[in-house]
Amino acid sequence: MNTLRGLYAITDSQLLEGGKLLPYVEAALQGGARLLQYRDKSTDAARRFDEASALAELCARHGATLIINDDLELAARLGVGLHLGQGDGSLSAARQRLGDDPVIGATCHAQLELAERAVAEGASYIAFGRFFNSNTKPGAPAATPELLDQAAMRFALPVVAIGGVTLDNAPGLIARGASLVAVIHALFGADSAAEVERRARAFSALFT
Ligand SMILES: Cc1ncc(COP(=O)(O)OP(=O)(O)O)c(N)n1
Ligand SMILES: Cc1nc(C(=O)O)sc1CCOP(=O)(O)O
Ligand SMILES: [Mg+2]
Repeated sequence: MNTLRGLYAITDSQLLEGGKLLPYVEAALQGGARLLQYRDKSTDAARRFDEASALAELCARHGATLIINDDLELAARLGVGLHLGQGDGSLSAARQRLGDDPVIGATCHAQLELAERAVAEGASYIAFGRFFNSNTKPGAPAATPELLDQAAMRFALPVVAIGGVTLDNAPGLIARGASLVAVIHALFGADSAAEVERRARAFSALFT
């Protein structure tokens, strides 16, 4: 299985509208992203299925792991991973439905107790945040980087850091034990696919 370490790219419907989804994601994968999350809050099930299927193909070609945000049924249909927040349904039910192999991630905000529960329910990684001001989700609950020291000491699972992560602040998160940095704006808020690839390479190099 793909090791859970490195750049975790997350899509954004606004940043990637106008035909950018596939070329920008391909650039991120070319630049070394190990995980890709399809995060689309729309209710257009047919378009979501088509887009997620295309992303699954791209991920397979690049040896990366696809994760679907929020939507257990879509993840089950495609046989890929899933990310669940605190209001997104039961993690243990998702694990039962998807089986042992797919990666399932859990949002834990800044609370180690939520991570404790996620581990018990079968999570593959635990995600903490937001660590910095986020363009994408400014209202997400705040976390401090010190939390990562405690999480890395207490849990054997990979720890994901999310929220306002940039090339400048990512090294501090990795030094404190983040196995993956999850990034939207600082990766995909770019003028060209070439720039996305350059940024992805720079994020990925932080883990070598
Ligand atoms: C890797 C990762 N971490 C946290 C989140 C946030 O999940 P959630 O709290 O369910 O919020 P939405 O993303 O669904 O708005 C995430 N998606 N990915
Ligand atoms: C989707 C999401 N979840 C967060 C959390 O803290 O749980 S922060 C966030 C947005 C991440 O995007 P950006 O890299 O643009 O800040
Ligand atoms: Mg969610």
